[in-house]
Amino acid sequence: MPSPRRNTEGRPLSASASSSSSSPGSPAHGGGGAGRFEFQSLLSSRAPGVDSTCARLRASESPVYRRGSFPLAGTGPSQAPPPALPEDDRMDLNPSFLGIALRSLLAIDLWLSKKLGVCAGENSSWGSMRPLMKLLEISGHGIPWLLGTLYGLFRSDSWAGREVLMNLLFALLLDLLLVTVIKALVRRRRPAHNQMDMFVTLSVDKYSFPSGHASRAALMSRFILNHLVLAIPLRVLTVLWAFIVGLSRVMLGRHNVTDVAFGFFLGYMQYSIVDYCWLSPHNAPALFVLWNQQ
Ligand SMILES: CC(C)=CCC/C(C)=C/CC/C(C)=C/CC/C(C)=C/COP(=O)(O)O
Repeated sequence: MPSPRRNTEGRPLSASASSSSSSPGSPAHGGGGAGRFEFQSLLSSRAPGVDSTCARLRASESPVYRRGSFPLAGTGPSQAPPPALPEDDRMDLNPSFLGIALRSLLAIDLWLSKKLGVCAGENSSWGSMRPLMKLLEISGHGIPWLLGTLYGLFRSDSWAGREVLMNLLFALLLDLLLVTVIKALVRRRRPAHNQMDMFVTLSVDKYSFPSGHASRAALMSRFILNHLVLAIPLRVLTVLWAFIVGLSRVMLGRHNVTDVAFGFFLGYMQYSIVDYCWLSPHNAPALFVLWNQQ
């Protein structure tokens, strides 16, 4: 028996809500027309006499409202309006300059991300590039980087090498921690056109802000540029790799553009933290004790 359609909170939708929410561009769909509705919500929340239910429903597209508890069922014209929102929630729809700017940015973000998600499925316009994008996904995944660093650390026979690799491990763990905490706090859903077929994920990876791959790529490339003496072409390749990993996240439909942009910013800043707290046998001898005993 087919399971009933559900709203964003996982509650079953009524027949009317179900049919209206499944069309692309509808508020509950979160797909093609999501950006359009973000703009409409501005207009509808301004116009006198406009049904406030619509404004609230459209606001549910925002990452914050998706977490909210109001149901999408019962929003059809023939049904009773949902209970009024608390004062705080209604204030969010006030057309302040900042509110309009943020909503417009969000709308552009959703629209652009949908446009760029050309490898989101096998049938997408660039669907044949999907295997290449997935290869890039693995190249920026946490597991290969962590395992490679641990392997290097235990095989390294120089103090300088161990020090760099110990800090690389610290950088990777710091990145995992910060991305996990931010994802859990922000809880922005991945784009509706994403297929959740990612290689090994944590539970917070159902959320998209910020992109863990983008932050790791920015962090790793800054780390490599600062600690590995590379020829110019390899340095250019390193930066290019980070950029392409970020772009591939949007092309695969895993992320919106702002998730990746913030991920890059976060990774860049994380390197500054790692550099500031640089671990060495002098300031963190306990971490190097394993090799001291050999
Ligand atoms: C090996 C050591 C020292 C610790 C292991 C720590 C640990 C819990 C590693 C998990 C690695 C892992 C599964 C990372 C997830 C990477 C991922 C899928 C991120 C999502 O990226 P995004 O770009 O889609 O946000």
